[in-house]
Amino acid sequence: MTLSPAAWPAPTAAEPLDAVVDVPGSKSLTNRYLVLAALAAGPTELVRPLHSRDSELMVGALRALGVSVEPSGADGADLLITPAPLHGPARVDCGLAGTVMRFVPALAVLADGEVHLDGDERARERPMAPVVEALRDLGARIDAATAPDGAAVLPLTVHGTGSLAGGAVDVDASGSSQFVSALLLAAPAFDAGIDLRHTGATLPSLPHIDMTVALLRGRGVAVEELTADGGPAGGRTGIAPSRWRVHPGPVAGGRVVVEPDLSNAGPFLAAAVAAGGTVRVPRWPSATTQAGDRLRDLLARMGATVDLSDGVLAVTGPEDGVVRGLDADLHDAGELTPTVAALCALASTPSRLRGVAHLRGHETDRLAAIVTEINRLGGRARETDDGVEIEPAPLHGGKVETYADHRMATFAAVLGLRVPGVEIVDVGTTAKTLPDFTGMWQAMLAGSR
Ligand SMILES: O=C(O)C1=C[C@@H](OP(=O)(O)O)[C@@H](O)[C@H](O)C1
Ligand SMILES: C=C(OP(=O)(O)O)C(=O)O
Repeated sequence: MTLSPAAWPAPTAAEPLDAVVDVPGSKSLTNRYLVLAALAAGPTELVRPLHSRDSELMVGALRALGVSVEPSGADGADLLITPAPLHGPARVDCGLAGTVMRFVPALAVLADGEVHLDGDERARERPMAPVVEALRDLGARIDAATAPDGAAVLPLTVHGTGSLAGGAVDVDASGSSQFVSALLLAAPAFDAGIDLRHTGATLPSLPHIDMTVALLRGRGVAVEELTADGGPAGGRTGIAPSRWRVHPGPVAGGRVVVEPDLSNAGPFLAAAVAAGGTVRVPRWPSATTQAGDRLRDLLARMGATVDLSDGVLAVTGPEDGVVRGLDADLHDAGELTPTVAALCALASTPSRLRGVAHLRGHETDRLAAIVTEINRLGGRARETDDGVEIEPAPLHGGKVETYADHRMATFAAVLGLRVPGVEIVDVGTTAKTLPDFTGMWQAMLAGSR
């Protein structure tokens, strides 16, 4: 018989917090910089990258394709990436990382040889078809497993030839913005670049696509953001793009400093809202494409005082200790939903989180997970077509399931600050993006004494 690991007793906050939390590098930035470094004309030095399961899986993928990735910097915590012609045969473990399973196939088509990709059991259920079909439309040969509905899923084998024709392609990215980011990131190395049109009814996580565009431009790649009919969009136009043109050309290497992961700052900032007191996060960027920057507005709307001065974000919980419910469309920032939902479950008025139907394809079906776990603790939550509704109710302790989802573990930790007796099953799942989560959480609480 296999015994599951003991559940972690989530600490309650005995008094208001007073802590500084230094948050590690952004997952989304780290894994994008790694992909671009693999395609670059020269070496790239990544300063303060994330070191976690998702980033290690991306490093493993690059190494499998022939790229050198070595520790660098005074403490060996930076990374030096030296590109080389990509080649197979290679086997790539995607774990449960959306960025690895979506971004690496677009790189693998540029490798000479076969590249096999697989991941965790749940990774085989996460949507993949739009990126596989687009790559096939652009000239790639890919054998993929199929889901019961016939859609391509992991595992898959890319039969790389060392190049890809590229050109115009239609993609339905309503299931994940990562389909678009994957294709745009590799596109400067496609013979004709890419002219990608999103055809779906909705497009989630647009800031993550903006991040892709910004990073490509930062590496010297020409990218146009357009409306469906080819008019200008993005940037100062204020019009959301639905079509992107990436011109073929060299990708520059160089030195880049990775911003802290603002979404991972979320549970710590939410802790100040739940427990009272102040949590400060240094190195908060004054301008960023990270969706996590929306926390400033969201937490303020829930009753917090939010101050960004001299690069430090300070969040102070409501003076009266009362968390306000929230009605918010989180379509652009879906990865914040579990953190925000935890605060909603502690709020004094009802909440509605909307625009996040695509969370059903995340690490787990997050809408089902959030509702099940709030209700398990005596709360009142229900699923809607595109989100969750949460009503005020007194919560009690219990064993919270995490479903291999790092953000469900941090969700439970936020609840545990105010609800005695919360235990978190498999808290180690936080290693996906934040390996020392429990240490950081305890240090935050100790900082308050
Ligand atoms: O490109 C990225 O780095 C990400 C895009 C988003 O994915 P979806 O568009 O699938 O939500 C986000 O939720 C995920 O955590 C990271
Ligand atoms: C959705 C997430 O991850 P992934 O990159 O695996 O899609 C997330 O981190 O919230």
